[in-house]
Amino acid sequence: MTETPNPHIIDADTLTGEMRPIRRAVLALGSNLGERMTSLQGAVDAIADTPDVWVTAVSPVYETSPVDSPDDAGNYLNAVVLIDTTLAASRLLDRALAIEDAFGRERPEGEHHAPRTLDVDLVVVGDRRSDDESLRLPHPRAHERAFVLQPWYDIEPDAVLPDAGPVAELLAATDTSGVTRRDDLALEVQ
Ligand SMILES: Nc1ncnc2c1ncn2[C@@H]1O[C@H](COP(=O)(O)OP(=O)(O)OP(=O)(O)O)[C@@H](O)[C@H]1O
Ligand SMILES: Nc1nc2c(c(=O)[nH]1)N=C(CO)CN2
Repeated sequence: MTETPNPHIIDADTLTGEMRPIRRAVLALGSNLGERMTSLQGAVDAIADTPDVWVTAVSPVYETSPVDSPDDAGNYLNAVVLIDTTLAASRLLDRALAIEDAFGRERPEGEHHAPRTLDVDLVVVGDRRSDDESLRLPHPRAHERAFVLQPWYDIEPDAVLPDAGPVAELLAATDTSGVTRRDDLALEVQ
């Protein structure tokens, strides 16, 4: 059955300028190609430089074994960034893809989880849910990814992943053996 839009409910993504609510969002960063730390720091800087986006926390950096990747894929560096934003989720995705491109991200056709200089995934954007292939929210694989859950837990121990549960519980149920904190590395927010 198709749903009839309720004229009394405002779709926040259609609001403009100062009418838009502030949403909290969780972004997951990853790099397993090139100067990995340079790409992650560049991503944090570019996110912080984005109009209508405010970085509220940046996680420690983790060295992680590649999951569900080609055999020759190298280790990733992963981190999580928390932001407040008035951008609609679709605009935030545009920005994430543009930042990936700026750091030399290539998208080889037909290669699943190919090595990449930079990956910026939207894990959660406020209470926005989407099944659209171009923007799935919450991210459909975040609940089982130790390389997302561990850094997220570090900076928000009481976080809850919508439709999945408390991050602490998801993390406890996840294999974290390939995930090592790199205390010799740190991301900075200007
Ligand atoms: N929550 C999301 N965050 C980022 N991209 C998303 C999201 N949902 C859907 N996409 C779409 O996925 C497309 C491919 O993204 P990408 O190549 O980075 O996937 P991946 O990182 O290899 O896989 P995974 O989604 O498992 O992390 C993007 O062009 C984007 O439109
Ligand atoms: N350890 C690790 N493995 C991955 C990662 C990642 O960021 N870290 N990203 C993937 C596709 O987004 C696939 N596999």
